[in-house]
Parts: sequence; C-alpha cells; structure tokens
Amino acid sequence: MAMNTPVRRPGSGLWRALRGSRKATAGAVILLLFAVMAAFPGLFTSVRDANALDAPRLGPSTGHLLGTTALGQDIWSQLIYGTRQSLVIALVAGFLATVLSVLVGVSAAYLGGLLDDLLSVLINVVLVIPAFPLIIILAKYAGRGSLTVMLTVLVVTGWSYGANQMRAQALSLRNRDFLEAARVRGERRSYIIVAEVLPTMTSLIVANFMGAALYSVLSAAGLQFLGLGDPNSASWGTMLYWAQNQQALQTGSPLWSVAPGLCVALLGASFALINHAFDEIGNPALRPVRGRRPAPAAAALSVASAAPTEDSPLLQVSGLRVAYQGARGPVEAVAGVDLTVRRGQFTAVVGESGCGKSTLLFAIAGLLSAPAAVTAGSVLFQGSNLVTMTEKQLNALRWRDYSVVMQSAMNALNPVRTIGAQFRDAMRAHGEFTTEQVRARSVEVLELVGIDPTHLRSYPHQLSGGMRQRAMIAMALLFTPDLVIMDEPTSALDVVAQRSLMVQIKELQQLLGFAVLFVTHDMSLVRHFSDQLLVMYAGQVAEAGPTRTVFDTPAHPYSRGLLEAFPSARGPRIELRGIPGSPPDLARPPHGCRFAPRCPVVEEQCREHEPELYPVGEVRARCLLQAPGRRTRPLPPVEATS
Ligand SMILES: Nc1ncnc2c1ncn2[C@@H]1O[C@H](COP(=O)(O)OP(=O)(O)OP(=O)(O)O)[C@@H](O)[C@H]1O
Repeated sequence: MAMNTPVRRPGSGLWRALRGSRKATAGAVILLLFAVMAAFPGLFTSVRDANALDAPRLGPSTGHLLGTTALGQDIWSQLIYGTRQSLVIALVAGFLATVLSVLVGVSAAYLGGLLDDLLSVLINVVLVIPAFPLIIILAKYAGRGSLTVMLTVLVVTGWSYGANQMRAQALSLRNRDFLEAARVRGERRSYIIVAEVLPTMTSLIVANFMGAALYSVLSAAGLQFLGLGDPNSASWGTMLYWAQNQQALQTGSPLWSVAPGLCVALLGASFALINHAFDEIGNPALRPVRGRRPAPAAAALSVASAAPTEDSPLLQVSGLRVAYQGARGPVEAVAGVDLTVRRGQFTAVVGESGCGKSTLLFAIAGLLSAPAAVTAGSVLFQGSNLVTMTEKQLNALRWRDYSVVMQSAMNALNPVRTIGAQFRDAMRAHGEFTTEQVRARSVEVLELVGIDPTHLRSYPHQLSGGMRQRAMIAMALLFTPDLVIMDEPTSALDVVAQRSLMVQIKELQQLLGFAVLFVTHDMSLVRHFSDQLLVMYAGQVAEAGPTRTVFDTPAHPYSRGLLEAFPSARGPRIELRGIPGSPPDLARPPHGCRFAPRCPVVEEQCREHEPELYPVGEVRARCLLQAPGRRTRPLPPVEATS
C-alpha cells in the first residue's frame, strides 16, 4: 500500500490557524457587525418604519444621518433594514450552492465511471456559460420579485465552480491510505464519504461557501439594481435601483447611492477575506512565506564559481552546512558535508531516518525553503555555485541540466491532469516546443521507462504505484539531464517493484550516461547499483567510498551496524543485530564522536574528541579508531554480505 503524506484533518489546528489569520479576523468582524445589524436593527436606528416619510432630499443631519431619499425616506434606516435581506440571500444561496457543489463534485470523483463523465460534462457546460447574462434571463422569465426565484437563480448559476474544485480534491484523496484502509475494513461507501472524505475537505468546503456567498451577494445586488428584484423590498440592491431611478448622483443625494454600494462591497469583502484565509490554510503554497529561498550565509557566498575543465567533477559539494531555524535555536541537519559526483556515476546516500539525507539533497537541488537555509559551503554543479544562484537562474538549470525525482509520485503528480499534460507543462516551462515536438518527446521518454505511450492520456490514479514512479522518472528525463537526483523513489513500492525500478534506473543511466544521486535508508537496495556510497550519521558523513569496499570492509562501526541490520539473500545465516538506541537530537549533538553513545567499540577518547574523516584505504571514515597516528583497526568483514 502506498505511503502518502498525511491529509489535514479538521480540528483544533484549523481553528488555531484561523485565529492567527488577520484576513479571517477582519472578515469575521465585518460579518459579525452586519449580522448584529440584521438581527437587531433597533440597536442602530430609532426609526421603526424605513418607509416613513419626511421632507425629500434632505442632507445629512442628526435627525437623518445620511439624509433622505427623493420620497423623504431616511437613508440610514433603509440601509439598516436592508441588511437582513442581503445577508439572508448571501447565506442561504451560498449554503445551497455549496451543498450542490459537494454532492455533485464528491459523487463524481468517488463513484467514478460513467457518472463521473456525465457530471463532469454538466459541470463544464455550466462553467462555460457566462453567468451574469444567464442570471438576468432566468430572473426575467422565472418571475420578477420573488425571493425564492432569486435564490433559485443564484444557486443554479453558482454551484459549478465549487463542484469542479470538490471533484479535484476528492480525486486526489481517493487513493489515500486511510480511505483504502476504510474500504478494507468493510465500511460502507456512503459512510466513507461522510465520515472519511468530507471531514478532510472542511477548509475547502468552507472556502467554497464563502466564495458562493460572495457571488450571491454581488449578483443579487446587481439583479435588484437592474430592477429584477422586488422594488418594494428592503435591500441594498433595491436602494441602488431607486437611487439610480431617481438620479440620486445628479440631484445632490450621492449618499443614497454610495451608502448601499459601500455596504455591498463591505459584505462582499468580508466573505472574500474569510474565503482567502481558508484557501491559505488548505493550500500552504498560497501562504505568503518570507524568505522562501533563504539568502545564503556570507560564508557560502565567499565560495566562487570555478570554470569547469574536461575532467572536473559534475558535482562538487564542499563543507556544506544546512540549519533549520527552530524555536529552540538552529538545528544543523547537514554539518559540513563534502561530496564529489563524476559524470555517469551512481552515488547513493544512506543512513537512518533523520540523519539529514533529504536535507542534503534539497540543499544540492536548490529546493530548500524556510526555515531551512544553507549556512556555509558550496555546491558546484558544472562549475557554477548553485548556493549563490537566484531562483530564476536555478529554474533555468533545473530539469534541463539536473532533475529531481521525489519520494512519492502520487504526491508529485497532479491528480486532475493527465500524464501528457504534465509532460507538456514541464517541457514548455523550459522553451518553445510545438505540439508535435512535445508529443514525440513524451512518447519517447515513456517508452524508455517501459510504459505504453497511450498512458499519456491517463490520469495518475489510473496507473499503478510503480508506473507512476516510472512516469516521474520519464518526466525527469525529458531533457536528458546530466544529473538525476532521487529521494527514496522506491520507498512506496513493494520489493519486487523496487527491484525492477532499480534495474530500470541503472539501465537508463548506462544508456543515457547521466549521473545519479540516490537517497535511501535501505543499504541493500543500492548494493548492486551504486558506484560510491556516502553513509550519513547525525548530519555528517560517517563513511564514504566505493560501494563494494564499504560493503566488504566497513571502516566505521555505524556502516557495519547498518549492514548487520538487513539480511543477505546469499551467504551464511547470521543473527540480525541492528544498532541499539537512536540518532541524537541534532539541536544538541553529543560531545566528541556523534556515534559514541551507540558505538559497540567506543573508547574514552571518542567522547572527548570530535573525529575527522580519515583516509582508510579507498574509503574515508569519521572514526577516531581509524585516525592516523592512533590505533588503526579495520573492522572485520561483515559475514552476512560476503
Ligand atoms: N522543518 C524542520 N524543522 C526543524 N528541523 C527539521 C525540519 N525538517 C527536518 N529537520 C531536522 O533535520 C534532520 C534531518 O532531516 P531529514 O529529513 O533531512 O532526514 P532524512 O535522513 O532524510 O530522514 P528520512 O529518511 O526520514 O527522510 C531531522 O532529524 C530533524 O532534526
């Protein structure tokens, strides 16, 4: 079963996020004020009848705060009494349109098949019809004046946009592990939709309600202004209609027009603000993140780019340090890593969870986002320092010269776009290509990874996990880059699919000649595929060297511990031991050797002195037992892998 990133469940987190949002607070305050006005108009005006007459066209005074209309009605009172109808239209039409959106969108996505096709066509047809002319026609022929007709018209024209969003969201949820688990548990379909799917869509549903309410308040005011509502009703739109009818602006009564217009705008703004706040909570990509690509530290900037020569390495990482700024101070997840990758070389980075592998990869790919930042060191790729590049410069290189394959293809592929459309986007982001060129290249790379090109028309959920990951690899090869960076691309697959994908990556690498930087916590996976191995522990390189040598004669007790933690398919049976304890808290790494608290061969000196990377034959190991001038004691070969 595929492991996917967790889905936001509603709960205290959602409300905490809302309380912290200035947009949501401002919107809620305005909405609350209008709600109080609608419920208790007597608190705001002493006039009991908004149609009571006084002298016409009076200016603002203490008796008539905003003056009077052409008939002599008090404008302020009309405004207060008009709040109720405008708010009721917004809330009722918004609610009904949202219910319809959820029903259609979620049913289409979850039930699939012919029903999905039919409902999708319906949604798209309603979406492309220009809404306002349709509203005018419907309102005119359905009968002018009735509030029920107005509400019906607003709901009929206002549900389709939301339904499209609901369908997309439900589609992306459909294959999530927790829904799969609910199906396996034998839960009924309707129960899964109500109890499992809908709660995860809370923020989207509320955002949609706010959007539909905004649409209703503006459309209702527009219809009433055009005279398609009840001209005797108390509402802001009707006030606008009469003000326009009696030429308020031209006859010296501007407040008659401006005041209801302002109220419509304010109520609309309150819905828009809350809507946007929910959008930001549901979609973190919308949040304004300052320092999304953090400025590199001065130490990093000081490393100049070097002109590449014939035999200079493809990638040269030197003294790289990356820290996450947390509430308890910085957490150094990458603490001075050196790494060299040559053209066509397969380099594997291994280590336990939390030792800094992914952070290292993200730093190399220029994909770090706040609170992580490179604090020192350089990443020379083809001679240019990626650390000091701007986002624009990185974008020009990324995908053309180096590409990145993420851990879970289900999350990296857009669930509502076909594979072909996503390939096309990736190509067109890097140059001008005709439709034929895009198609030809897409077919070519899909065939390279062994997927039938007809799947260019498939959506991600129509492919198996292995096929999705292969499609991601095909996308990474669109421009035949020199380096492909892979972050545990096989972790969501079963062992058979894992092995077949690894074989395929190796074959492609040999065919096309690109280098691979591959992160995994499973050493056995890369044994037969990688040329060099980088064993990471607590943000540092524990051991680095040719894969074969590290497997045969590990020079660091941690490498040895990792090797002893998995069984060998061949060779004698041995007891699997693993490594006792867990990696240290990187906010407070231990003094001396970071591995000392777990090391089976620890000595007193290890707790006092921090080891460097010492050369041991073909490899380098960060172990004081291997330090020149100290005791050199190669660890015995690991039986299980011999
Ligand atoms: N957002 C964050 N804020 C603070 N610290 C973080 C954050 N993300 C990661 N870290 C720290 O960085 C360390 C390294 O994390 P990283 O994800 O790079 O490890 P990893 O080896 O790739 O683990 P895994 O195999 O589980 O992905 C973690 O142990 C944690 O202390």
